[in-house]
Amino acid sequence: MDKSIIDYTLYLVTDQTLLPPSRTLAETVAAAIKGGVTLVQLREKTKSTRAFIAEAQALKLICASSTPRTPFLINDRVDVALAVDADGVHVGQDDMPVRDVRRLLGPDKIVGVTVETVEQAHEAIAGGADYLGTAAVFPTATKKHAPGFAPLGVAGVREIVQAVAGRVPVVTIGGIGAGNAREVMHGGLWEEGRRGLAGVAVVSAIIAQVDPEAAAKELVEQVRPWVRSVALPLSQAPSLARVVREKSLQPIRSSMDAASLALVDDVAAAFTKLKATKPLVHNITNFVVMNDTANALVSIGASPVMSHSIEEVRDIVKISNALVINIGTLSPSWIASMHAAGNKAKELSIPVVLDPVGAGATPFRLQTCLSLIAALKPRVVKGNAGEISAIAKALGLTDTDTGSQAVESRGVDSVGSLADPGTLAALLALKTNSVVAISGAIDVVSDGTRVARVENGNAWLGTLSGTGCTATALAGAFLASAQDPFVAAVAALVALGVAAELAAGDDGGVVRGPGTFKARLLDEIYGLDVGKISAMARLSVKER
Ligand SMILES: Nc1ncnc2c1ncn2[C@@H]1O[C@H](COP(=O)(O)OP(=O)(O)OP(=O)(O)O)[C@@H](O)[C@H]1O
Ligand SMILES: Cc1ncsc1CCO
Repeated sequence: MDKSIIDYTLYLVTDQTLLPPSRTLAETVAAAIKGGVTLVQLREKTKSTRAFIAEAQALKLICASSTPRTPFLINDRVDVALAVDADGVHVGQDDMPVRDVRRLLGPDKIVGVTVETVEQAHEAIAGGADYLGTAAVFPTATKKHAPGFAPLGVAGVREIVQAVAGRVPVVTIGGIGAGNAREVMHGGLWEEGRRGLAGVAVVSAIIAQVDPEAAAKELVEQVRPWVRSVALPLSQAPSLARVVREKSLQPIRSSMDAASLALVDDVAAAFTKLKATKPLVHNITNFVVMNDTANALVSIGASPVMSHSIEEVRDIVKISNALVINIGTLSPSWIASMHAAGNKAKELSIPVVLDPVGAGATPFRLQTCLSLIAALKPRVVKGNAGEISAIAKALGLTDTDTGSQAVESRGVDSVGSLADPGTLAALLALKTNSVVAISGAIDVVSDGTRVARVENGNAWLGTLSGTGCTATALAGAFLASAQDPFVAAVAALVALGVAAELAAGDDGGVVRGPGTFKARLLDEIYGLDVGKISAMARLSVKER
Protein backbone atom coordinates (compact mmCIF):
# COMPACT_ATOMS: atom_id res chain seq x y z
CA MET A 1 0.00 0.00 0.00
CA ASP A 2 1.43 3.38 -1.00
CA LYS A 3 1.45 5.21 2.32
CA SER A 4 1.79 8.64 0.74
CA ILE A 5 -1.68 8.55 -0.77
CA ILE A 6 -3.71 7.34 2.17
CA ASP A 7 -6.86 9.36 2.62
CA TYR A 8 -7.57 10.08 6.29
CA THR A 9 -10.66 12.22 5.67
CA LEU A 10 -13.19 9.98 7.41
CA TYR A 11 -11.60 7.40 9.64
CA LEU A 12 -13.94 4.80 11.12
CA VAL A 13 -13.06 3.15 14.43
CA THR A 14 -15.28 0.19 15.23
CA ASP A 15 -17.07 -0.69 18.44
CA GLN A 16 -19.32 -3.77 18.39
CA THR A 17 -21.13 -2.69 21.53
CA LEU A 18 -22.62 0.38 19.84
CA LEU A 19 -24.31 -1.44 16.94
CA PRO A 20 -28.08 -1.01 16.74
CA PRO A 21 -29.98 -4.25 17.55
CA SER A 22 -29.64 -7.02 14.94
CA ARG A 23 -26.93 -5.24 12.94
CA THR A 24 -23.60 -6.90 12.24
CA LEU A 25 -20.30 -5.08 12.22
CA ALA A 26 -19.55 -6.36 8.72
CA GLU A 27 -22.69 -4.92 7.15
CA THR A 28 -22.26 -1.63 9.00
CA VAL A 29 -18.65 -1.27 7.85
CA ALA A 30 -19.62 -2.13 4.27
CA ALA A 31 -22.36 0.51 4.32
CA ALA A 32 -20.04 3.07 5.91
CA ILE A 33 -17.44 2.54 3.18
CA LYS A 34 -20.16 2.95 0.57
CA GLY A 35 -21.09 6.24 2.24
CA GLY A 36 -17.54 7.56 2.12
CA VAL A 37 -15.44 6.19 5.00
CA THR A 38 -11.83 6.30 3.81
CA LEU A 39 -10.06 4.16 6.41
CA VAL A 40 -11.18 1.49 8.89
CA GLN A 41 -9.68 0.51 12.22
CA LEU A 42 -10.94 -2.61 13.98
CA ARG A 43 -10.99 -2.07 17.71
CA GLU A 44 -11.83 -5.01 19.97
CA LYS A 45 -11.41 -4.90 23.68
CA THR A 46 -13.25 -8.03 24.81
CA LYS A 47 -13.04 -10.72 22.10
CA SER A 48 -10.75 -13.72 22.32
CA THR A 49 -7.72 -13.60 20.06
CA ARG A 50 -9.26 -16.22 17.79
CA ALA A 51 -12.55 -14.37 17.44
CA PHE A 52 -10.65 -11.11 16.90
CA ILE A 53 -8.69 -12.67 14.04
CA ALA A 54 -11.86 -14.07 12.46
CA GLU A 55 -13.52 -10.65 12.62
CA ALA A 56 -10.38 -9.01 11.22
CA GLN A 57 -10.31 -11.41 8.29
CA ALA A 58 -13.94 -10.64 7.45
CA LEU A 59 -13.49 -6.86 7.63
CA LYS A 60 -10.25 -6.99 5.69
CA LEU A 61 -12.12 -8.64 2.83
CA ILE A 62 -14.80 -5.95 2.89
CA CYS A 63 -12.17 -3.20 2.85
CA ALA A 64 -10.19 -4.89 0.08
CA SER A 65 -13.25 -5.25 -2.15
CA SER A 66 -14.12 -1.54 -2.12
CA THR A 67 -12.98 0.76 -4.92
CA PRO A 68 -10.61 2.34 -4.18
CA ARG A 69 -9.37 -0.18 -1.66
CA THR A 70 -9.97 1.03 1.90
CA PRO A 71 -6.95 0.74 4.20
CA PHE A 72 -7.62 -1.57 7.12
CA LEU A 73 -5.88 -1.16 10.48
CA ILE A 74 -5.96 -3.05 13.77
CA ASN A 75 -6.11 -1.33 17.12
CA ASP A 76 -3.31 -2.17 19.52
CA ARG A 77 -2.75 -5.87 18.58
CA VAL A 78 0.35 -6.19 16.42
CA ASP A 79 -0.02 -9.98 16.49
CA VAL A 80 -3.54 -9.84 15.03
CA ALA A 81 -2.37 -7.38 12.35
CA LEU A 82 0.45 -9.74 11.40
CA ALA A 83 -1.87 -12.76 11.43
CA VAL A 84 -4.30 -11.23 8.92
CA ASP A 85 -1.74 -9.12 7.04
CA ALA A 86 -3.63 -5.91 7.82
CA ASP A 87 -2.41 -2.60 6.41
CA GLY A 88 -1.22 -1.45 9.80
CA VAL A 89 -1.73 -0.89 13.50
CA HIS A 90 -2.87 1.96 15.70
CA VAL A 91 -1.38 2.16 19.19
CA GLY A 92 -2.06 4.29 22.26
CA GLN A 93 0.34 5.62 24.85
CA ASP A 94 -0.02 2.52 27.02
CA ASP A 95 0.38 0.06 24.15
CA MET A 96 3.53 -1.27 22.49
CA PRO A 97 6.04 1.56 21.82
CA VAL A 98 5.93 2.78 18.25
CA ARG A 99 9.57 1.79 17.54
CA ASP A 100 8.81 -1.82 18.44
CA VAL A 101 5.64 -1.81 16.36
CA ARG A 102 7.62 -0.50 13.41
CA ARG A 103 10.34 -3.10 13.89
CA LEU A 104 7.77 -5.91 13.93
CA LEU A 105 5.63 -4.65 11.05
CA GLY A 106 8.40 -3.38 8.78
CA PRO A 107 8.64 -0.13 6.86
CA ASP A 108 5.68 -0.62 4.52
CA LYS A 109 2.86 -0.93 7.04
CA ILE A 110 0.98 2.01 8.48
CA VAL A 111 1.62 2.81 12.13
CA GLY A 112 -0.58 5.37 13.89
CA VAL A 113 -0.23 6.67 17.43
CA THR A 114 -2.61 8.41 19.82
CA VAL A 115 -1.03 11.52 21.32
CA GLU A 116 -2.28 13.72 24.12
CA THR A 117 0.45 16.34 24.10
CA VAL A 118 2.85 18.10 21.77
CA GLU A 119 5.76 16.22 23.39
CA GLN A 120 4.11 12.87 22.68
CA ALA A 121 3.53 13.99 19.09
CA HIS A 122 7.25 14.76 18.59
CA GLU A 123 8.17 11.46 20.22
CA ALA A 124 5.77 9.42 18.06
CA ILE A 125 7.10 11.00 14.87
CA ALA A 126 10.68 10.38 15.95
CA GLY A 127 9.72 6.74 16.62
CA GLY A 128 8.44 6.29 13.09
CA ALA A 129 4.67 6.99 13.24
CA ASP A 130 3.01 7.47 9.84
CA TYR A 131 0.12 9.47 11.24
CA LEU A 132 -1.14 10.71 14.60
CA GLY A 133 -4.56 10.61 16.20
CA THR A 134 -5.01 13.17 18.93
CA ALA A 135 -6.57 12.30 22.27
CA ALA A 136 -10.29 13.12 22.52
CA VAL A 137 -11.23 16.58 21.33
CA PHE A 138 -14.60 16.45 23.11
CA PRO A 139 -15.89 14.28 25.96
CA THR A 140 -17.11 10.87 24.82
CA ALA A 141 -18.62 7.85 26.45
CA THR A 142 -17.10 5.51 23.85
CA LYS A 143 -13.68 5.35 25.43
CA LYS A 144 -12.59 5.10 29.04
CA HIS A 145 -10.12 7.83 29.88
CA ALA A 146 -7.43 7.89 32.53
CA PRO A 147 -8.51 9.74 35.67
CA GLY A 148 -7.80 13.44 35.33
CA PHE A 149 -7.84 13.39 31.52
CA ALA A 150 -9.60 16.44 30.09
CA PRO A 151 -10.61 16.58 26.43
CA LEU A 152 -8.20 18.65 24.37
CA GLY A 153 -10.82 20.98 22.94
CA VAL A 154 -10.46 22.37 19.46
CA ALA A 155 -7.66 24.70 20.55
CA GLY A 156 -5.69 21.81 22.09
CA VAL A 157 -6.02 19.83 18.86
CA ARG A 158 -4.80 22.79 16.81
CA GLU A 159 -1.77 23.13 19.09
CA ILE A 160 -0.77 19.56 18.19
CA VAL A 161 -1.49 20.06 14.48
CA GLN A 162 0.67 23.16 14.51
CA ALA A 163 3.52 21.48 16.37
CA VAL A 164 3.48 18.58 13.91
CA ALA A 165 3.81 21.18 11.16
CA GLY A 166 2.80 18.86 8.35
CA ARG A 167 5.45 16.19 8.98
CA VAL A 168 2.72 13.52 9.24
CA PRO A 169 -1.07 13.67 8.85
CA VAL A 170 -3.05 14.28 12.04
CA VAL A 171 -6.64 13.19 12.70
CA THR A 172 -8.71 13.84 15.76
CA ILE A 173 -11.38 11.82 17.55
CA GLY A 174 -13.85 12.01 20.43
CA GLY A 175 -17.47 13.03 20.39
CA ILE A 176 -17.36 14.07 16.72
CA GLY A 177 -20.51 13.85 14.62
CA ALA A 178 -22.42 15.71 11.97
CA GLY A 179 -23.19 18.50 14.45
CA ASN A 180 -19.60 19.50 15.10
CA ALA A 181 -17.33 17.94 12.44
CA ARG A 182 -16.96 21.19 10.53
CA GLU A 183 -16.25 23.11 13.70
CA VAL A 184 -13.45 20.67 14.50
CA MET A 185 -11.96 20.86 11.01
CA HIS A 186 -12.13 24.68 10.95
CA GLY A 187 -10.65 24.84 14.41
CA GLY A 188 -7.71 22.72 13.30
CA LEU A 189 -6.76 25.15 10.56
CA TRP A 190 -3.75 27.37 10.83
CA GLU A 191 -1.49 29.42 8.58
CA GLU A 192 -4.41 31.25 7.05
CA GLY A 193 -6.24 28.02 6.36
CA ARG A 194 -3.39 26.47 4.37
CA ARG A 195 -2.66 23.77 6.91
CA GLY A 196 -4.87 21.72 9.17
CA LEU A 197 -6.20 18.31 10.07
CA ALA A 198 -6.09 15.37 7.67
CA GLY A 199 -9.53 14.20 8.80
CA VAL A 200 -11.71 13.10 11.67
CA ALA A 201 -12.11 9.71 13.30
CA VAL A 202 -15.57 8.70 14.45
CA VAL A 203 -17.12 5.76 16.25
CA SER A 204 -20.74 6.15 17.34
CA ALA A 205 -21.53 8.81 14.70
CA ILE A 206 -21.46 5.93 12.20
CA ILE A 207 -21.51 2.62 14.06
CA ALA A 208 -24.53 3.45 16.21
CA GLN A 209 -26.57 4.87 13.34
CA VAL A 210 -29.52 3.12 11.77
CA ASP A 211 -28.32 4.32 8.37
CA PRO A 212 -24.50 4.21 8.54
CA GLU A 213 -24.14 4.90 4.81
CA ALA A 214 -26.09 8.16 5.04
CA ALA A 215 -24.23 9.11 8.22
CA ALA A 216 -20.86 8.59 6.51
CA LYS A 217 -21.99 10.50 3.43
CA GLU A 218 -23.03 13.51 5.48
CA LEU A 219 -19.82 13.49 7.49
CA VAL A 220 -17.50 13.17 4.51
CA GLU A 221 -19.23 16.06 2.78
CA GLN A 222 -18.70 18.22 5.83
CA VAL A 223 -15.09 17.26 6.40
CA ARG A 224 -13.66 16.97 2.87
CA PRO A 225 -13.44 20.70 2.00
CA TRP A 226 -11.38 21.34 5.11
CA VAL A 227 -8.85 18.53 4.82
CA ARG A 228 -5.29 19.79 4.71
CA SER A 229 -3.14 16.65 4.60
CA VAL A 230 -0.43 18.71 2.99
CA ALA A 231 -0.10 22.48 3.09
CA LEU A 232 -1.91 24.15 0.23
CA PRO A 233 0.07 26.81 -1.61
CA LEU A 234 -1.40 30.19 -0.71
CA SER A 235 -2.51 30.67 -4.30
CA GLN A 236 -4.58 27.47 -4.15
CA ALA A 237 -5.97 27.89 -0.65
CA PRO A 238 -9.66 28.49 -1.18
CA SER A 239 -11.06 31.61 0.37
CA LEU A 240 -12.27 30.56 3.81
CA ALA A 241 -15.26 32.81 3.50
CA ARG A 242 -16.17 31.50 0.09
CA VAL A 243 -15.79 27.83 0.96
CA VAL A 244 -17.85 28.10 4.11
CA ARG A 245 -20.55 30.03 2.35
CA GLU A 246 -20.59 27.69 -0.62
CA LYS A 247 -20.93 24.76 1.73
CA SER A 248 -23.65 26.78 3.44
CA LEU A 249 -22.51 26.27 6.99
CA GLN A 250 -24.96 29.06 7.68
CA PRO A 251 -27.50 30.40 5.26
CA ILE A 252 -25.93 33.19 3.27
CA ARG A 253 -27.52 36.28 4.67
CA SER A 254 -26.19 38.81 2.28
CA SER A 255 -24.60 38.35 -1.08
CA MET A 256 -21.11 39.68 -0.61
CA ASP A 257 -18.87 41.19 -3.24
CA ALA A 258 -15.27 40.08 -3.71
CA ALA A 259 -13.79 42.89 -1.60
CA SER A 260 -16.08 42.10 1.32
CA LEU A 261 -15.34 38.37 1.10
CA ALA A 262 -11.63 39.18 1.02
CA LEU A 263 -12.08 41.25 4.20
CA VAL A 264 -13.86 38.30 5.85
CA ASP A 265 -10.84 36.19 4.95
CA ASP A 266 -8.52 38.80 6.47
CA VAL A 267 -10.62 38.79 9.62
CA ALA A 268 -10.52 34.97 9.76
CA ALA A 269 -6.74 35.02 9.28
CA ALA A 270 -6.37 37.64 12.03
CA PHE A 271 -8.43 35.41 14.32
CA THR A 272 -6.26 32.37 13.54
CA LYS A 273 -3.15 34.43 14.22
CA LEU A 274 -4.52 35.73 17.51
CA LYS A 275 -5.21 32.17 18.66
CA ALA A 276 -1.74 31.08 17.63
CA THR A 277 0.11 33.96 19.26
CA LYS A 278 -1.80 34.44 22.54
CA PRO A 279 -0.87 38.14 22.77
CA LEU A 280 -0.29 39.86 26.09
CA VAL A 281 -2.60 42.88 26.21
CA HIS A 282 -1.90 45.69 28.68
CA ASN A 283 -5.10 47.46 29.73
CA ILE A 284 -5.41 50.78 31.50
CA THR A 285 -9.17 50.66 31.72
CA ASN A 286 -12.11 51.63 33.86
CA PHE A 287 -13.25 50.04 37.12
CA VAL A 288 -16.69 49.24 35.70
CA VAL A 289 -15.50 46.82 33.02
CA MET A 290 -12.10 45.70 34.27
CA ASN A 291 -13.15 42.17 35.13
CA ASP A 292 -15.41 41.72 32.09
CA THR A 293 -12.81 42.83 29.59
CA ALA A 294 -10.10 40.71 31.22
CA ASN A 295 -12.32 37.64 30.89
CA ALA A 296 -13.32 38.47 27.33
CA LEU A 297 -9.62 38.70 26.46
CA VAL A 298 -8.84 35.37 28.11
CA SER A 299 -11.80 33.77 26.35
CA ILE A 300 -10.73 34.90 22.91
CA GLY A 301 -7.25 33.53 23.51
CA ALA A 302 -5.24 36.55 24.68
CA SER A 303 -3.56 37.24 28.03
CA PRO A 304 -4.80 40.39 29.75
CA VAL A 305 -2.90 42.41 32.30
CA MET A 306 -4.71 45.28 34.00
CA SER A 307 -2.23 47.79 35.35
CA HIS A 308 -2.43 51.53 35.90
CA SER A 309 0.15 52.49 38.47
CA ILE A 310 2.69 55.02 37.17
CA GLU A 311 5.40 53.06 38.99
CA GLU A 312 5.03 50.05 36.70
CA VAL A 313 3.11 50.85 33.52
CA ARG A 314 6.26 51.39 31.45
CA ASP A 315 7.58 48.01 32.56
CA ILE A 316 4.28 46.29 31.83
CA VAL A 317 3.89 47.81 28.40
CA LYS A 318 7.44 46.82 27.49
CA ILE A 319 6.53 43.14 27.69
CA SER A 320 3.07 43.54 26.12
CA ASN A 321 1.96 43.13 22.53
CA ALA A 322 -0.67 45.88 22.63
CA LEU A 323 -1.88 48.65 24.92
CA VAL A 324 -5.58 49.41 25.50
CA ILE A 325 -6.32 52.85 26.97
CA ASN A 326 -9.90 53.39 28.14
CA ILE A 327 -10.77 56.65 29.89
CA GLY A 328 -14.02 55.41 31.51
CA THR A 329 -13.20 56.21 35.14
CA LEU A 330 -10.62 58.90 34.82
CA SER A 331 -8.46 60.67 37.40
CA PRO A 332 -5.31 62.79 37.05
CA SER A 333 -2.97 60.06 38.22
CA TRP A 334 -4.41 57.68 35.63
CA ILE A 335 -3.96 60.26 32.89
CA ALA A 336 -0.27 60.45 33.76
CA SER A 337 -0.06 56.66 33.58
CA MET A 338 -1.82 56.61 30.21
CA HIS A 339 0.72 59.05 28.79
CA ALA A 340 3.66 57.22 30.35
CA ALA A 341 2.54 53.81 29.07
CA GLY A 342 1.50 55.23 25.69
CA ASN A 343 4.82 56.99 25.14
CA LYS A 344 6.72 53.83 25.98
CA ALA A 345 4.48 51.88 23.58
CA LYS A 346 5.12 54.46 20.86
CA GLU A 347 8.87 54.25 21.42
CA LEU A 348 8.72 50.44 21.08
CA SER A 349 6.16 50.40 18.21
CA ILE A 350 3.63 48.58 20.37
CA PRO A 351 0.16 49.33 19.00
CA VAL A 352 -2.22 51.44 21.08
CA VAL A 353 -6.04 51.47 20.95
CA LEU A 354 -8.03 54.24 22.62
CA ASP A 355 -11.61 54.09 23.91
CA PRO A 356 -12.75 57.68 24.54
CA VAL A 357 -15.53 56.70 26.96
CA GLY A 358 -17.86 59.63 27.62
CA ALA A 359 -15.74 62.05 25.58
CA GLY A 360 -18.87 64.08 24.89
CA ALA A 361 -19.91 64.20 28.54
CA THR A 362 -17.36 66.56 30.14
CA PRO A 363 -14.57 68.91 29.04
CA PHE A 364 -12.20 66.92 31.29
CA ARG A 365 -12.78 63.72 29.30
CA LEU A 366 -12.68 65.49 25.95
CA GLN A 367 -9.40 67.30 26.70
CA THR A 368 -7.87 64.06 27.93
CA CYS A 369 -8.82 62.29 24.70
CA LEU A 370 -7.48 65.09 22.54
CA SER A 371 -4.15 65.12 24.35
CA LEU A 372 -3.85 61.30 24.20
CA ILE A 373 -4.62 61.29 20.49
CA ALA A 374 -2.12 64.08 19.80
CA ALA A 375 0.66 62.55 21.90
CA LEU A 376 0.25 58.83 21.27
CA LYS A 377 -1.18 58.56 17.75
CA PRO A 378 -3.25 55.48 18.63
CA ARG A 379 -3.63 53.02 15.76
CA VAL A 380 -7.34 52.61 16.55
CA VAL A 381 -9.85 54.91 18.24
CA LYS A 382 -13.13 53.09 19.00
CA GLY A 383 -16.08 54.99 20.39
CA ASN A 384 -19.83 55.27 20.10
CA ALA A 385 -21.47 57.93 17.92
CA GLY A 386 -21.59 60.52 20.72
CA GLU A 387 -17.93 60.07 21.66
CA ILE A 388 -16.66 60.20 18.09
CA SER A 389 -18.89 63.19 17.27
CA ALA A 390 -17.45 65.12 20.22
CA ILE A 391 -13.84 64.45 19.21
CA ALA A 392 -14.51 65.28 15.56
CA LYS A 393 -16.15 68.55 16.49
CA ALA A 394 -13.29 69.50 18.81
CA LEU A 395 -10.84 68.83 15.99
CA GLY A 396 -12.71 71.19 13.68
CA LEU A 397 -14.89 68.85 11.62
CA THR A 398 -18.28 70.47 11.09
CA ASP A 399 -21.63 68.82 10.45
CA THR A 400 -21.37 70.05 6.86
CA ASP A 401 -18.00 68.30 6.44
CA THR A 402 -19.25 65.04 7.85
CA GLY A 403 -22.75 65.06 6.36
CA SER A 404 -24.22 64.16 9.76
CA GLN A 405 -25.60 66.12 12.60
CA ALA A 406 -23.27 65.48 15.55
CA VAL A 407 -24.73 63.03 18.04
CA GLU A 408 -25.01 64.09 21.68
CA SER A 409 -23.78 62.12 24.66
CA ARG A 410 -25.61 61.31 27.85
CA GLY A 411 -22.94 60.19 30.29
CA VAL A 412 -21.15 57.32 28.60
CA ASP A 413 -24.02 56.60 26.21
CA SER A 414 -24.77 58.24 22.92
CA VAL A 415 -28.24 59.50 22.08
CA GLY A 416 -29.27 59.29 18.47
CA SER A 417 -27.58 58.07 15.35
CA LEU A 418 -25.48 59.54 12.58
CA ALA A 419 -26.85 60.08 9.09
CA ASP A 420 -23.53 59.19 7.48
CA PRO A 421 -21.18 57.50 9.98
CA GLY A 422 -18.82 56.37 7.19
CA THR A 423 -17.86 59.92 6.21
CA LEU A 424 -17.39 60.97 9.83
CA ALA A 425 -15.19 57.94 10.55
CA ALA A 426 -13.15 58.48 7.39
CA LEU A 427 -12.58 62.21 7.93
CA LEU A 428 -11.61 61.71 11.55
CA ALA A 429 -9.32 58.85 10.57
CA LEU A 430 -7.52 61.15 8.13
CA LYS A 431 -7.29 63.91 10.74
CA THR A 432 -5.90 61.69 13.49
CA ASN A 433 -3.98 59.28 11.29
CA SER A 434 -5.65 56.35 13.01
CA VAL A 435 -8.38 53.85 12.24
CA VAL A 436 -11.69 55.14 13.60
CA ALA A 437 -14.42 52.70 14.64
CA ILE A 438 -17.91 53.89 15.54
CA SER A 439 -19.88 51.21 17.35
CA GLY A 440 -23.64 50.90 17.33
CA ALA A 441 -26.36 48.70 15.86
CA ILE A 442 -24.22 48.78 12.72
CA ASP A 443 -20.53 49.42 13.36
CA VAL A 444 -18.55 51.53 10.95
CA VAL A 445 -14.77 51.38 10.62
CA SER A 446 -12.53 53.53 8.44
CA ASP A 447 -8.87 54.17 7.85
CA GLY A 448 -9.65 57.18 5.70
CA THR A 449 -9.66 55.22 2.45
CA ARG A 450 -11.73 52.14 3.19
CA VAL A 451 -15.07 52.16 5.01
CA ALA A 452 -16.40 48.91 6.46
CA ARG A 453 -19.85 48.31 7.88
CA VAL A 454 -20.17 45.43 10.35
CA GLU A 455 -23.72 44.24 10.84
CA ASN A 456 -23.06 41.52 13.39
CA GLY A 457 -24.38 41.84 16.91
CA ASN A 458 -27.77 42.14 18.48
CA ALA A 459 -29.74 44.37 20.78
CA TRP A 460 -28.80 42.37 23.88
CA LEU A 461 -25.34 43.93 23.64
CA GLY A 462 -26.92 47.29 24.32
CA THR A 463 -28.48 46.03 27.54
CA LEU A 464 -25.10 45.57 29.23
CA SER A 465 -22.78 48.30 30.40
CA GLY A 466 -19.35 48.00 28.89
CA THR A 467 -19.77 45.90 25.77
CA GLY A 468 -18.22 48.75 23.78
CA CYS A 469 -15.23 48.54 26.13
CA THR A 470 -15.08 44.81 25.39
CA ALA A 471 -15.00 45.57 21.66
CA THR A 472 -12.05 47.92 22.27
CA ALA A 473 -10.19 45.39 24.41
CA LEU A 474 -10.66 42.75 21.71
CA ALA A 475 -9.36 45.24 19.15
CA GLY A 476 -6.22 45.42 21.30
CA ALA A 477 -5.84 41.65 21.08
CA PHE A 478 -6.30 41.66 17.30
CA LEU A 479 -3.98 44.65 16.89
CA ALA A 480 -1.21 42.75 18.64
CA SER A 481 -0.93 40.28 15.80
CA ALA A 482 -2.63 41.88 12.79
CA GLN A 483 -0.57 43.82 10.29
CA ASP A 484 -3.44 46.10 9.46
CA PRO A 485 -5.25 48.08 12.22
CA PHE A 486 -8.29 48.40 9.96
CA VAL A 487 -8.61 44.59 9.87
CA ALA A 488 -7.99 44.41 13.62
CA ALA A 489 -10.83 46.81 14.41
CA VAL A 490 -13.22 45.07 12.02
CA ALA A 491 -12.20 41.66 13.43
CA ALA A 492 -12.95 42.74 17.01
CA LEU A 493 -16.42 43.96 16.09
CA VAL A 494 -17.16 40.86 14.01
CA ALA A 495 -15.95 38.55 16.80
CA LEU A 496 -18.04 40.26 19.46
CA GLY A 497 -21.05 40.48 17.15
CA VAL A 498 -20.87 36.82 16.08
CA ALA A 499 -20.49 35.71 19.70
CA ALA A 500 -23.51 37.86 20.63
CA GLU A 501 -25.60 36.27 17.88
CA LEU A 502 -24.62 32.79 19.03
CA ALA A 503 -25.30 33.74 22.66
CA ALA A 504 -28.81 34.84 21.79
CA GLY A 505 -29.30 31.78 19.58
CA ASP A 506 -32.72 31.86 18.07
CA ASP A 507 -33.58 33.09 21.55
CA GLY A 508 -36.20 30.42 22.28
CA GLY A 509 -36.33 31.63 25.86
CA VAL A 510 -32.70 30.73 26.72
CA VAL A 511 -31.81 34.38 27.22
CA ARG A 512 -34.02 35.62 30.00
CA GLY A 513 -32.35 38.98 30.34
CA PRO A 514 -28.98 40.73 30.46
CA GLY A 515 -27.70 38.32 33.13
CA THR A 516 -28.10 35.11 31.14
CA PHE A 517 -26.98 36.90 28.00
CA LYS A 518 -23.77 38.05 29.67
CA ALA A 519 -22.80 34.55 30.76
CA ARG A 520 -23.66 33.10 27.37
CA LEU A 521 -21.72 35.87 25.60
CA LEU A 522 -18.55 34.94 27.45
CA ASP A 523 -19.09 31.26 26.60
CA GLU A 524 -19.52 32.10 22.93
CA ILE A 525 -16.44 34.32 22.82
CA TYR A 526 -14.59 31.34 24.27
CA GLY A 527 -16.15 29.01 21.70
CA LEU A 528 -15.43 31.15 18.64
CA ASP A 529 -13.54 29.46 15.86
CA VAL A 530 -12.46 30.42 12.41
CA GLY A 531 -15.37 28.56 10.82
CA LYS A 532 -17.97 30.49 12.81
CA ILE A 533 -16.23 33.77 12.03
CA SER A 534 -16.00 33.00 8.30
CA ALA A 535 -19.54 31.76 8.04
CA MET A 536 -21.27 34.34 10.14
CA ALA A 537 -19.38 37.58 9.47
CA ARG A 538 -21.80 40.08 7.97
CA LEU A 539 -19.91 43.02 6.60
CA SER A 540 -19.32 45.12 3.55
CA VAL A 541 -16.39 47.30 2.57
CA LYS A 542 -16.03 50.11 0.06
CA GLU A 543 -13.27 52.47 -1.04
CA ARG A 544 -14.25 56.09 -0.56
N1 LIG B 1 -28.85 47.31 18.61
C1 LIG B 1 -27.71 46.70 18.37
N2 LIG B 1 -27.67 45.74 17.43
C2 LIG B 1 -26.51 45.12 17.16
N3 LIG B 1 -25.35 45.35 17.80
C3 LIG B 1 -25.32 46.30 18.75
C4 LIG B 1 -26.49 47.03 19.09
N4 LIG B 1 -26.15 47.90 20.05
C5 LIG B 1 -24.86 47.73 20.30
N5 LIG B 1 -24.35 46.76 19.52
C6 LIG B 1 -22.98 46.24 19.55
O1 LIG B 1 -22.55 46.34 20.89
C7 LIG B 1 -21.18 46.62 20.98
C8 LIG B 1 -20.99 47.84 21.85
O2 LIG B 1 -21.40 48.97 21.13
P1 LIG B 1 -21.94 50.29 21.81
O3 LIG B 1 -22.07 51.29 20.73
O4 LIG B 1 -23.13 49.97 22.64
O5 LIG B 1 -20.68 50.67 22.71
P2 LIG B 1 -20.48 51.73 23.82
O6 LIG B 1 -21.59 52.73 23.83
O7 LIG B 1 -19.10 52.22 23.69
O8 LIG B 1 -20.63 50.79 25.09
P3 LIG B 1 -20.10 50.90 26.58
O9 LIG B 1 -19.78 52.35 26.87
O10 LIG B 1 -21.24 50.39 27.41
O11 LIG B 1 -18.91 50.06 26.68
C9 LIG B 1 -20.68 46.77 19.56
O12 LIG B 1 -20.03 45.57 19.19
C10 LIG B 1 -21.96 46.98 18.75
O13 LIG B 1 -21.85 46.42 17.48
C1 LIG C 1 -20.94 53.04 33.13
C2 LIG C 1 -19.58 53.53 33.00
N1 LIG C 1 -19.17 54.64 33.64
C3 LIG C 1 -17.92 54.94 33.43
S1 LIG C 1 -17.13 53.82 32.41
C4 LIG C 1 -18.54 52.92 32.27
C5 LIG C 1 -18.58 51.66 31.52
C6 LIG C 1 -19.15 51.78 30.17
O1 LIG C 1 -18.47 52.60 29.35
